[in-house]
Parts: sequence; C-alpha cells; structure tokens
Amino acid sequence: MQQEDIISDLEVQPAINPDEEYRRRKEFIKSYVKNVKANGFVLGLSGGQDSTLLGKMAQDAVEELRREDPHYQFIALRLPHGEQYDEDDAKKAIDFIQPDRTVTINIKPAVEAAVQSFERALDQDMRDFDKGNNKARERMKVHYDVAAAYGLLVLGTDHAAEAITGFFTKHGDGACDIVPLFGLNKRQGKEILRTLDAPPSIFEKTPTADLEDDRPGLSDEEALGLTYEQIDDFLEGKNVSAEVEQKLIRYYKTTEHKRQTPVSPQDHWWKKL
Ligand SMILES: Nc1ncnc2c1ncn2[C@@H]1O[C@H](COP(=O)(O)OP(=O)(O)OC[C@H]2O[C@@H]([n+]3cccc(C(=O)O)c3)[C@H](O)[C@@H]2O)[C@@H](O)[C@H]1O
Ligand SMILES: Nc1ncnc2c1ncn2[C@@H]1O[C@H](COP(=O)(O)OP(=O)(O)OP(=O)(O)O)[C@@H](O)[C@H]1O
Ligand SMILES: [Mg+2]
Repeated sequence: MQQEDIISDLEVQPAINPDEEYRRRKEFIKSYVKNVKANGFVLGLSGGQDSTLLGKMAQDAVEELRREDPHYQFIALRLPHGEQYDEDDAKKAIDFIQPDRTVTINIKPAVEAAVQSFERALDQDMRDFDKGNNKARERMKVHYDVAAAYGLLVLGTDHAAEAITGFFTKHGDGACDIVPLFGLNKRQGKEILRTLDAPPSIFEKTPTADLEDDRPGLSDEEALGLTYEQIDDFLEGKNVSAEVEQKLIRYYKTTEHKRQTPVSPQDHWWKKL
C-alpha cells in the first residue's frame, strides 16, 4: 500500500477548478434524486466547513429542480448536544444557505438515555470517547427519521481528507445515502466555499468533530496528530515527511473496514492489508 494507491482509491485530483467541481457535484445530486424519485435532501448543519459546503449545494440543487417540479425540498437539521459552543457559526451557515426548512433537535436527552441504559445494564461507565460516537449515531438516527417522514435522501459530508484516516463514526456520520464531496480534500472544499462567497470565518475555522464532553471543540488535527496541510499534501501526491507518510498509510490500513461494506466470507480485502 503506497501513497499513489490511496490517492487512486479515494479518487483525489491534485488540483481542481472550484466552480466546475461544485457544478458537477450539484448536477450529480440533482440527477440522482430525480432518478430515484426522492423528494430532496436532509443534512445536519454544525457550523463547520463540510456541512456548510454540502448544505449550500443541496439548497442550490433543490431550487434548480423546483423550476421543473415544485415538490423538491432541503431540510437542514440543527442537532446540538445541549448548548453548542460555536452556535454563532451554525447561525452564520444557515444565513448563508437559507435552507427551505431548518429543524432543531437537542440530542442530549436521547444520548443520556442511551448512556444510562448502557451503564445500568453493564454496570460500568461509558467512556467519554464512546459517548462521542453515540452522539454521532444519534444524529444519524434523526437524519433517517426525517428522511423517512418526507421521502428525502440523507446527505453525508465524508470526503478524502476524513476518509483517509477513517475520521468519522462508523454508522454515525459515516452512514448516509450519498457522499457528494467524495474525492475532495480539505483545502479543495475551502476553495469551493471561497468561490461561493461563504463567510470566511466558516472555512477558516479550526475543524472539529466536537464529540467529547471532556474536550469540547477538540481540533481534528490534535485528535489525529496530523495537520490537514499534511493530509492534503499527501492526497495531492506531494512529498511529505516519511513519518507523516507512514502514519497516514497506517491509519488508512487500520480503518479500511470503515470504508467497506460489512465484511463477509466472500471478502478477501482484509487479508491484503
Ligand atoms: N478490523 C475491523 N473490522 C471490522 N470492524 C471493526 C474493525 N475494527 C473495529 N471495528 C468496529 O469499528 C468500531 C470502531 O469504529 P467507530 O465506532 O467509528 O469508532 P472509532 O473509529 O474508534 O472512533 C471514531 C473516530 O472518528 C472521529 N469522528 C467521529 C465522528 C465525526 C468526526 C468528525 O470529524 O466530525 C470525527 C471521532 O472523534 C473518533 O476519533 C469498533 O467498535 C468495532 O465495532
Ligand atoms: N451540532 C451538529 N448539528 C448538526 N449536524 C452536526 C452537528 N455536529 C456534526 N454534525 C453533522 O456531522 C457531520 C460530520 O461533522 P464534521 O465535523 O466532519 O463536519 P463539519 O462540522 O461540517 O466540518 P468540519 O470538519 O470542518 O468541522 C457534519 O457535517 C454534520 O452534518
Ligand atoms: Mg465539525
């Protein structure tokens, strides 16, 4: 497994035309939603870079689709766990996107109920890290509840700079129906947001999964021990230090199960890692 194999698996381009990339991906989601006869899209908006980009694309897509057929809609979800420390950014994202509809559900009671059931039944505390993944899975459940109620498709924000390290919760934010940002790295997402005139504070802010109670707003870079500059350089085929290269290849191999469908007796990929 080498740098070029990973770039090829994740289909990353060394450079993009931001307008063209945005247009192509938006056309893809329009054509898919029409083809499968769904009514539009649902996506959680955190106030972070990835959901702002994809939320904008979803809203633009349904507005264009409505010129031919008025039934399409985009529902944005605000899913704080109690109070969100960067609520202002979420508001900015919503102002920028102007979703057809924005629904807020506080996931804290559901997460607390799940943690309590776990702790009572197993007679042990749930680790804060595991509770973080529970939050991501609770958000996924809300997405699917809303999708089912309105005949929508669940959008997922996974992209190459997260996929490479498996930096998402399996069956949490990793679970979705379409991944329109597939193949983009973090700086390419930023470039697209810049050309869309998004608020700079959103694409310049420090990326965070913000899942741990004990470390609110923990930056992805600190959690990973790698910078997005390093990850993006690697994905664009540039030279990175041997240490960074080895770390990324190790992350990629150990998280392969997160990029595959559940492993069956017919699968052999795991023997080749
Ligand atoms: N080799 C293998 N083959 C098949 N399945 C395997 C496996 N190894 C673990 N597993 C399964 O996978 C589970 C571990 O995966 P998972 O539950 O995802 O947990 P894990 O990968 O340990 O943690 C998720 C990471 O993603 C980060 N994250 C999550 C959500 C959003 C964002 C963000 O950027 O916004 C970041 C989060 O901060 C954390 O660092 C294990 O409990 C086990 O069930
Ligand atoms: N508080 C939240 N409210 C609604 N959706 C959320 C919330 N937190 C996370 N999500 C959903 O989970 C996805 C994964 O989070 P992630 O942190 O990777 O993306 P982001 O916050 O949009 O961007 P960044 O990676 O730059 O922080 C988000 O794109 C969003 O759809
Ligand atoms: Mg985030």
